[in-house]
Amino acid sequence: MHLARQIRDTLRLLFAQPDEVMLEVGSGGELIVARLRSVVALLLLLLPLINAAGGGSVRETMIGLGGAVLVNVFALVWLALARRQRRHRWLPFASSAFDVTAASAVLVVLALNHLPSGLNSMVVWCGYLLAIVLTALRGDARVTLFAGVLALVEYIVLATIAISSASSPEQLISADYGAVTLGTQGQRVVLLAITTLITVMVTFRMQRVVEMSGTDGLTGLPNRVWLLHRFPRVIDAVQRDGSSLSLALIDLDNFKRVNDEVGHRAGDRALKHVVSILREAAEPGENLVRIGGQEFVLLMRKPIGSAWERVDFLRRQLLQRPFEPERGGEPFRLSLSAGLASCPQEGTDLSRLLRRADQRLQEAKREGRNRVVARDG
Ligand SMILES: Nc1nc2c(ncn2[C@@H]2O[C@H](COP(=O)(O)OP(=O)(O)OP(=O)(O)O)[C@@H](O)[C@H]2O)c(=O)[nH]1
Repeated sequence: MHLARQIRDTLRLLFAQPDEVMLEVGSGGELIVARLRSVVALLLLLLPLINAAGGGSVRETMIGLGGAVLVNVFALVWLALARRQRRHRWLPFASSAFDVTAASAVLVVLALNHLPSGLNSMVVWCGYLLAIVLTALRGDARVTLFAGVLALVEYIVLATIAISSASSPEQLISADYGAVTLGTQGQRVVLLAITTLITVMVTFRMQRVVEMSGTDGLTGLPNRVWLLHRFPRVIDAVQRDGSSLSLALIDLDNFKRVNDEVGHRAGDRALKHVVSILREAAEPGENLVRIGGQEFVLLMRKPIGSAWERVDFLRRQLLQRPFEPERGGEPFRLSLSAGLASCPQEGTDLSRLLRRADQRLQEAKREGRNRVVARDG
């Protein structure tokens, strides 16, 4: 039962979309892969020319040149897509499928010419391994799994068709490439599976580490790093659909008093208590972030008037549920002050909005705390 649950949880995590910070790192990785692919594609153009210079047939040179030009065109398309600001969720899947299928296509061409060269060529076959390993740069274990399974399926189909199409055993033996046997083909399949498994594990670990860097250890809320990566996407969405976004900078009032009176550990519990209240009251589409000690940011996809009502509601909720430091101890009535800023009216970049919200937060503090300010006084 325990093992089954562990397997289920691991699979759920594996198939979950990576968090925002990882997706951002991954789209940078997609660009690196796209650049590498373009360089390799350019080098591929040299091969048919070298073949021609070495006395190869015109037909072979033309086929090689045609293939290399096609690969270059695709490489440029992937590069243009990876350079675009907008993140396409399907891009890493499509581009890694292209890499795997390009290796298969070259093996098919080789096999059509000479069966053993298609099945025993080590250099081209390593293209599969490269395609699988490079998916780690996309930072999404689902992409790695997809590329690995695709490589396995394509290679098994290719090897099965090639071996069964040989009219005599001699056709599977070559002086340059050796003999094609079920054993060596089986070893290749196992190697592909092992490479996929190891790359999935590396990518998965990377995802967890990056996820931790975007999560606050005490409360489990997203942190400042997460906000910095997430914010440009939120702004994109707001500008695309012409909606409004309000940012609230929330600060707990006189929090030092909690630490001074009941100690730092109780202070930590008080912070968790506040976060659980804010979380319970959160509405779909809102993002609560802990950006500092007792400072939080709340992103709301609504105009500033309704955002003020939301934050004021949270303020009242907090007042109604005092923090009890220990069983029987004197409860602390905690309160919050907040400053709001609206996007796009008051800016579209995070630092500008935070500055605006902070000015209003300071005003709320000056006016006696326990209040929410949405406009300049
Ligand atoms: N226990 C605990 N305390 C924290 C944490 N982060 C920040 N603090 C405390 O929060 C307090 C913040 O104090 P101040 O910046 O003076 O502000 P304040 O007492 O909340 O007063 P105002 O903001 O002016 O209302 C300090 O005592 C910090 O030690 C934390 O993670 N745990």
